[in-house]
Amino acid sequence: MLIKTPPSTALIASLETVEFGRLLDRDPNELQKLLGLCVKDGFFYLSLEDPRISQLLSNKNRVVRIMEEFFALPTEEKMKEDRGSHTHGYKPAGSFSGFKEGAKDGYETLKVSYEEMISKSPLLPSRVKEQIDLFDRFIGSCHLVNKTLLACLSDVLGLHPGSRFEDHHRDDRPSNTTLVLLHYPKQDFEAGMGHNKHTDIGSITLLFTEQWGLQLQAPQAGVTEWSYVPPRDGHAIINVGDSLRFLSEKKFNSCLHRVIPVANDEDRYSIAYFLRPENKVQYRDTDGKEVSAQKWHDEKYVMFGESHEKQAMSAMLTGGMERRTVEVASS
Ligand SMILES: O=C(O)CCC(=O)C(=O)O
Ligand SMILES: [Fe+2]
Repeated sequence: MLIKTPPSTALIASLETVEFGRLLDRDPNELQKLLGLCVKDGFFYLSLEDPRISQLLSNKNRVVRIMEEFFALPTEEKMKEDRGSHTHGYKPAGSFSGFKEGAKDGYETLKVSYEEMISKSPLLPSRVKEQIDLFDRFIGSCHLVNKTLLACLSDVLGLHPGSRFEDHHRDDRPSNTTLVLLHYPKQDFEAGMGHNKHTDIGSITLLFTEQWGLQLQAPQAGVTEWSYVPPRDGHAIINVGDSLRFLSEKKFNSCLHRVIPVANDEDRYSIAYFLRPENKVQYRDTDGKEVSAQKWHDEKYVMFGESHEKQAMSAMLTGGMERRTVEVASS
């Protein structure tokens, strides 16, 4: 596939890289680097070239082929998988606000939750059931990567049992952890579609994308310009979400990000694995209010659907990071 690039005048983000293999070995320098990047911007590349995890990338390529087939189905077929849920099944394009004032979003998704995969639920999307071993292995590896990152962060911070990050993400407790397959059909982005600016709801997002379009604002740069994140073979993009930021008592940062596909004659595909805390976990949100992970998740999804005007009145969509950019810029 010919990968379209942004215009030569566009800003390009230069993100650092953490090597997953070194984290598995608990290399002290790599652990410090991981911590530093979570504290700084909470957005970086993760190299997955270690043989112990190489299966993840080959399975990812197989999942991309399946999602291309799924999203090419007629709308009525896809709507059979719509469960009116933000954690399970299909979401058509246009249900949220897009990146441009007054316009809707331009992406559809298929979601496969960790819980339903583990229990091999009959409610799983039929395409997933047809390839259950592949999805089981793929979700298992994504889960392992994100849990490893959590364990490394707990180690390097010297957190004690009971208050380690993994203690808020036990595998046998209900959570909104889910795999999301995203498709941005060819769109006239001048009309404003894409994916509106936000920080992620959960703890750690593992993102795979072979195409340009993802943009971010680095929180400490004191600027509000958007820069494109280059896709990089053999790597995933990691981003710290609101929940881990709150659980770290805001020691960690998140980056505000959005998606504007760069070519209006090309479909864009991406895959995100959202590790989220147990639903009952409590933390203090952007405004210092005590809230459960479940409530933060549900309310933030409601906010994704609100008008831009309403979104601008709250720090929820931006996880407080936009406000922070303004503070830094004016201090
Ligand atoms: O499609 C992408 O590259 C990113 C999607 C994203 O930011 C999200 O779903 O939270
Ligand atoms: Fe996101």
